[in-house]
Amino acid sequence: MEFTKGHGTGNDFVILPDPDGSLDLTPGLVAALCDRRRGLGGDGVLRVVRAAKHPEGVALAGEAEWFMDYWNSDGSFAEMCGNGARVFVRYLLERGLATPVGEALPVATRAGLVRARVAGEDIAVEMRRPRLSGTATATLGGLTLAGAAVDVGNPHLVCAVPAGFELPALDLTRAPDVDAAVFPSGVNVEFTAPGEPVDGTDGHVLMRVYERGSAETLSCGTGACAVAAVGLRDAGLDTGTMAVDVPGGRLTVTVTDDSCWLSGPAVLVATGELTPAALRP
Ligand SMILES: N[C@@H](CCC[C@H](N)C(=O)O)C(=O)O
Repeated sequence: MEFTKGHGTGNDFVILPDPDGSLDLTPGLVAALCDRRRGLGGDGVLRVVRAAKHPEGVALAGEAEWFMDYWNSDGSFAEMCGNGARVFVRYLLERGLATPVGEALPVATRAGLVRARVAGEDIAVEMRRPRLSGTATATLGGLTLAGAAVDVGNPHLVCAVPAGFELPALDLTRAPDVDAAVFPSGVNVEFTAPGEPVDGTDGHVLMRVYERGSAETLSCGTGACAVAAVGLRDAGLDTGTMAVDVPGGRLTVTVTDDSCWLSGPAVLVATGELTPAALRP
């Protein structure tokens, strides 16, 4: 079985080509692949399958040739992965599996169709406009923070740390406690602090994230979109561009009237052959 390893701002993925959807991908196999000691290591798996060959992609097969079958490292599914979509598109382009129609390349996902563009060295994907849907709290090491619940296709809770609190001081080796009644399917929790002004943007935010199904990661694209939407709201803006710095680098998010563009580097680092029998779920 062939694999490719790639990442977007340090959010890393095992990419499995499976055009006909014939691979028996199970939660156990995904977790074994993502194991950083016994497997390849990754925050998640991206299975590259033709939309027409995947039950959750077939409805979009008329609009997109490929379906991004995204799995978290614990073997759970997620509706959307922003960095994953950018790395997925890099893979399609580098393997010659797709060429942009006009300038945009459509990809089917569980959260619907996303469109991608090559933006210089970067890949940008257009997703739904984040929806702010109320408030909730996250508790971490005795610190309880109020935050904004945001739907980016997948669920997020964006919590600003108190002024003077250093983001690196947060202990994200454990999942923050959240109200399960508010987030019955779990939630990705972003912690934010203000950054210095960045030219050409409406704001700059520093972020760390504890991802549902993957623990702390170096970056989360949909999380950056959620953070940008909250930052724009706090600045009294409905649309605009925010720089979001994550431990793995910088993402740029532009929220428009009806969508959200996520832009940043997307890199393929290796391709090889798996030994499936040695991967013990
Ligand atoms: N890292 C991703 C988000 C992956 C899914 C998330 N863990 C969830 O369960 O919703 C991104 O770049 O958006």
